[in-house]
Amino acid sequence: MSFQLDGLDLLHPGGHHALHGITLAARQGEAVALIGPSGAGKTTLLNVLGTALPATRGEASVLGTRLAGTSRPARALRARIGSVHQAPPIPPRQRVVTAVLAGRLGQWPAWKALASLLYPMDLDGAHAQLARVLLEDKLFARCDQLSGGQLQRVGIARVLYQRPQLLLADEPVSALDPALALATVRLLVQDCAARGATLVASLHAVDLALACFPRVVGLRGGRIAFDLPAAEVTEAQLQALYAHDGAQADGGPAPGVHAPSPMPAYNACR
Ligand SMILES: Nc1ncnc2c1ncn2[C@@H]1O[C@H](COP(=O)(O)OP(=O)(O)OP(=O)(O)O)[C@@H](O)[C@H]1O
Repeated sequence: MSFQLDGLDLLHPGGHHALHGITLAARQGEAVALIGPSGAGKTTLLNVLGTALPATRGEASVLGTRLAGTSRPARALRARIGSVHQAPPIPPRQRVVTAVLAGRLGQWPAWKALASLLYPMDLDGAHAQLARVLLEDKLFARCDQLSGGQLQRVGIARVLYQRPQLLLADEPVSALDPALALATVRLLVQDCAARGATLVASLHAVDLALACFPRVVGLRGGRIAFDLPAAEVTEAQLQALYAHDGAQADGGPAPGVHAPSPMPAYNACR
């Protein structure tokens, strides 16, 4: 198993109960899309898997290591997990090349990590990953001179350079245009498949989730609403997943609230 969560609850420090009894597992090499309305708990779940948030109750095991309470997991485990954030936590004045090479800081000995921050150690490696997200011309650009979508792709180049065994992507293409979003999700899925890595990605673009991922988990109110092969997710399930307060119980969305269409806009993902 790549990860296994059993009866997991999570209360945020302010007391918000964000996850309720989550039981979820994935085999090594699986690709799973997480979908659900805003506030459903997708980021929180990804943060638990990424060892950034300790569960309040329940059992969690990631890449063969049982996560124990609040004790910080070993650096070696964290180096095997890669994260893509909606807004990558990259120092604004950092050069793109340095930001990409930072993907392997956790795997390198301290002297090499430090040296790479001062002088990039692997220009070819950074260039190769930037080329995969069509940013090879930005190798020496400063991160604060990039657009939001370019910065998001730098974060993706960084995790591709890291080559983690478990890749957790939180809305990885939220700032990209539809064509780039499709190409980038496909890149993540194919890269993980080629390396036998597990991919869990939260997506608001339901069509991308259904078209590009074999397995789709719907999260609502911190609970798993469904966990199905993409081909088995129905329109009624999506309507119920995204129904807002005031939506009719029998499926129809409230006036002005539109659940996304389940029909994949893209059919060429795989
Ligand atoms: N640090 C925090 N402290 C307190 N409550 C939090 C914190 N982070 C998230 N929450 C709450 O937990 C719930 C789940 O948030 P989360 O960010 O996991 O949802 P999400 O599904 O990723 O939403 P979105 O699609 O809008 O990014 C929300 O109600 C949110 O307000």
